[in-house]
This record gives sequence, C-alpha cells and structure tokens, in this order.
Amino acid sequence: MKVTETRLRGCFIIEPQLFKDERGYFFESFNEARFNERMGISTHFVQDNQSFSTRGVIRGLHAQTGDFAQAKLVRVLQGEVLDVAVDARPGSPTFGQHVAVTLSAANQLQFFIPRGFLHGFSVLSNTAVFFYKCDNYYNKASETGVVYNDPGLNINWQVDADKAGISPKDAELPFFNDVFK
Ligand SMILES: Cc1cn([C@H]2C[C@H](O)[C@@H](COP(=O)(O)OP(=O)(O)O[C@H]3O[C@@H](C)C(=O)[C@@H](O)[C@H]3O)O2)c(=O)[nH]c1=O
Repeated sequence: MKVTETRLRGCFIIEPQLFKDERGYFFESFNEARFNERMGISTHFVQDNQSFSTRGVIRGLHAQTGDFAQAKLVRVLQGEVLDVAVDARPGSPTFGQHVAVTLSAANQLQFFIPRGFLHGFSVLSNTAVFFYKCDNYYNKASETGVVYNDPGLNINWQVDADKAGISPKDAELPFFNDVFK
C-alpha cells in the first residue's frame, strides 16, 4: 500500500496494493496493524457507514465535536466522488484550508481524515456508493457543520452548485467563521 500525506498534516491518501489475476483482483481494504503503523497513529474504528447518492449530490460539510469527534477512512465502492476535508483544528497552520481528492471505484483510493476536520463529498458519476469507517460512534447531539458553499472556504465541488442535491439540513448550515471562531 502506498501512503501519501496531503498538504494538510494528518490527512493521508492511501493506495492499496492490488493483486490481480485471471479471476479479477484482491486487496486488503483495511488492516488495522498496518494502517496504524504506516500512518503513525493508533486509531481504532468502531462504526462503518455506507450511503448511496446520485449525480450532483453534495453531502457535508460535517463533523462531530468533543468526546464524539470522529476520524474517518473513506472510499467509494461504486462511482466517483470529489471528497473534501477542511482543517478545523484550532491553531493549525492550515486552519480553514481544504484538500479535495477524487475517489472512485476505478482508482480504489482511500482517504484518511483525522479528528478535527469537516468532511463532505460531491458525486461526479451518475450514482455513487460511499463507504467509510469512523473511530467514534454517531452522536446526533455532537453534530456540527458548515455550509458547502461558504465563500470563505471557496471549495470547487465540480458539480453545478445551483442544481446540487443538498439536504434541507445541509442547506441551512452556518458559515465556517461563525462556527470556528
Ligand atoms: C451519520 C449518521 C446518520 N444517521 C442517520 C441520521 C439521519 O436520520 C440519516 C441521514 O443522516 P445525514 O443526513 O446526516 O447523512 P449524511 O449527510 O450522509 O451524513 C454524513 O455525511 C458525511 C459527509 C460525513 O462525513 C458523515 O460523518 C455524515 O455526517 O441517518 C445515523 O443513524 N448514523 C450515522 O452515523
């Protein structure tokens, strides 16, 4: 597996090692010991999530706070998405900055997003099945978020923002500067 740290410290792109033969392919999609060793962390994932979305949908930007903060290991089982992590760690030299990574069933890339980040994705294919591991349980009361089109974040979601599929909850999320002062 190839691990590349992005310009946001602690955010890694992971390319698994594929074993291909006449039947198809095999790869270890997650190996806790190797994952922690290569990332230099000690994350223990406790919840897996899966969502299905159609082209143009944007989910995010989301995080959980406090005792329920979550690191996420995300990937795409079908289709293609633009995955976005926003650094919301107070005092971080890249506070308020984001990275965007194209994840697809074809490239098999995984993206590790540590605690302290907002996360979201847009769907670039007709449909997408998105799968992710979380190192903390869902806790509704701990949810926070920032609106996807916050001009201060200036994220190019690569979908038609006017026609983007946004949940009513996500459309009403506040701006980054109002949440993270
Ligand atoms: C996230 C989550 C939602 N739910 C429920 C709550 C709600 O009724 C329904 C749909 O929830 P949402 O609209 O929040 O789903 P969604 O917008 O897909 O939320 C997800 O977005 C991506 C970008 C993330 O990073 C995730 O952490 C999560 O926040 O599922 C759970 O039961 N467990 C969970 O872990």
